[in-house]
Amino acid sequence: MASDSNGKKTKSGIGFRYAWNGLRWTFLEERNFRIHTIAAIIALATGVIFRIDPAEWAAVLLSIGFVIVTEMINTVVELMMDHLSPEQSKAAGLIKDIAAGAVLIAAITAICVGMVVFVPEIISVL
Ligand SMILES: Nc1ncnc2c1ncn2[C@@H]1O[C@H](COP(=O)(O)OP(=O)(O)OP(=O)(O)O)[C@@H](O)[C@H]1O
Repeated sequence: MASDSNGKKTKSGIGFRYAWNGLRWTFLEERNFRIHTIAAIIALATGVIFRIDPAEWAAVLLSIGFVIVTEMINTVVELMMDHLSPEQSKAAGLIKDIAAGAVLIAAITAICVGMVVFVPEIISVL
């Protein structure tokens, strides 16, 4: 936490900088995060092109957030386990596998939402 001129701890405005730093690091270092970000941009662009309705936007935006957040939590789990348990261990491996499983569930959910929202739109223009 930063300090003000009196040496007191200050919080205002700082949290966003730390959060941005975390997002930036994850984007630059994690290939899967970049892939999910590109998929999110494609989904957003497709939503604009097909003028999906507000309920569909809500589903698409929640799916994007769900995938991005689980991917970031998975990254945190990997970093934490590498820091706390750098040696091979059954527990560390299982913890990472479970975190990876959470990302998989989120990604499958997002794919299902994408199919429900976009496939009828695509079929309608064929
Ligand atoms: N310390 C460990 N002990 C035992 N198994 C581990 C350990 N670290 C990683 N593993 C196994 O290797 C898998 C991949 O872990 P790793 O930390 O390399 O993730 P990653 O390949 O970088 O994942 P991502 O592609 O999502 O970034 C884990 O899911 C786990 O099965």
